[in-house]
Amino acid sequence: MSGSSTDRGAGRRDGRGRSGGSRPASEERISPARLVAFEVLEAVRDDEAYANLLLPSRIRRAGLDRADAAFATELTYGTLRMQGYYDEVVAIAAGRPTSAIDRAVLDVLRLGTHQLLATRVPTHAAVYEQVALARRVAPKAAGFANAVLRTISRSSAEAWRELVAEGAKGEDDRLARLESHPRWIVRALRTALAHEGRGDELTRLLEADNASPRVNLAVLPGLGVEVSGIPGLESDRYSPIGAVADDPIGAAEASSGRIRVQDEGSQLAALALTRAAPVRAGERWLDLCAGPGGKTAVLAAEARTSGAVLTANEMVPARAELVRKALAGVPTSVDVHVGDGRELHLDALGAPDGFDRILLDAPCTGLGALRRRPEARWRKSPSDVADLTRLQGELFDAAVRALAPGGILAYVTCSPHTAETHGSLAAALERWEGLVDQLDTHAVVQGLSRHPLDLAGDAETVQLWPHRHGTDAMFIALVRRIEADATDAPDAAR
Ligand SMILES: C[S@@+](CC[C@H](N)C(=O)[O-])C[C@H]1O[C@@H](n2cnc3c(N)ncnc32)[C@H](O)[C@@H]1O
Repeated sequence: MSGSSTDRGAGRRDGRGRSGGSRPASEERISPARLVAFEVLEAVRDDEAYANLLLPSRIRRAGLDRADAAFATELTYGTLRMQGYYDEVVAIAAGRPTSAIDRAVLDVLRLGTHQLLATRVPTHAAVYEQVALARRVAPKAAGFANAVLRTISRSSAEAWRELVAEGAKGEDDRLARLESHPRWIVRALRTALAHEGRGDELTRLLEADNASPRVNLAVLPGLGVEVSGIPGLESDRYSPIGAVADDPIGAAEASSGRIRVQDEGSQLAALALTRAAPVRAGERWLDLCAGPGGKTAVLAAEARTSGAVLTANEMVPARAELVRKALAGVPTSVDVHVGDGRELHLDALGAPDGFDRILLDAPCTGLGALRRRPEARWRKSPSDVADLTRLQGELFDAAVRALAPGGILAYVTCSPHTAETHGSLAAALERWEGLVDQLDTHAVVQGLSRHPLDLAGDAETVQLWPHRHGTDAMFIALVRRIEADATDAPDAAR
């Protein structure tokens, strides 16, 4: 086996290395799409890069045409999502654990396995090109890569699934292997579905996490753009401001910021707050954790049409800058503050009497958006959950303190993990007992949805799901501050 990624020198990357009398690696043609996919996997592995952010720039830099860009995207996303499953396949075919395989070579094998088992790429092309890539990144490993990929190519995708399932220890382990999720995430998703009596949907959810989401658009309301007025745009299923298009990116780019790419669940979460009750002119609204500003843009458009005044807050300066950019298409003034949402100064925010509506789109594990961030599932760990639930509780308390009497808080996560959803909420409600009550969030969200949503669980909270609604797994809970003095709150809440 070749050395680690650090001892793969530039010379060998440049193709000066040779393998057993073959042509110099630099002369072997590797398709640019495969090279782009490999480079992104490498950056994800070594530099903690985010594939969804890096891939577009690498595609541009390589000058890929539309078809090659689509192929590079499929290779990158498919390989990262199914990495856990492909590692099981590679380990069986190689007769050794993947921890014993050079990491660059392992990425080459994962890419090859994806082509062999999940695409229509001809076997000879997949093996030939991945072996050429192996020769380029780790010349001594070319023979090994060839042997492993040929072994994989000799059995069908179905036969490999049976082989991988054979080694499973129990049902969660079987699903984790076959559906390529860490076991702790399988358990967390099982618990979340069981909480609403839908445990039997687990396999469908895991499969949905492995599928490419379609691109949804939000047509910001009140800005003179109507779905019906734009050729190629059609209304989405649930969100009253949602649309789908043949060329969604083109539609968004041509709209001067008035049409934005946004998951339908995120649209529903923002609208749940703005439409939970009639708006009185002059209401003060706060988006407490606003970056990068997708929901802020919806809130701003809604505030503009209803006469409310929106303030946004974000702790990370670079993300606050993204919020300002997200607001470019909405001709209204929104103050974007940079600060810790746990330490709000109402006077400085221009709302000494508190806010009438607050969106707390809380920092969370993001387990509800695994389809969009293909590497995310491999980066999270159960220990993240404890830190995040503490932060969620502190932000929740700050938000309630900042609410005017009768004001409404939307507590939102893009995670269905019950510790971050029902757990954080229940703990906060206990701290604020007698000072806040819950609204019928089902009724609010059903009331604004274009078509009835199949919602389960208690009426006070809404949990959306990729497999059931085609949205990210957004959790939404609407809470109202009772018209009483918050200084009555217990110490923990103040
Ligand atoms: C889930 S994201 C919000 C997404 C946003 N609402 C949107 O739709 O684009 C959570 C945000 O909270 C920010 N954040 C984390 N801790 C914070 C804190 N203590 N105070 C304010 N913002 C915080 C993060 O930087 C991140 O941008």
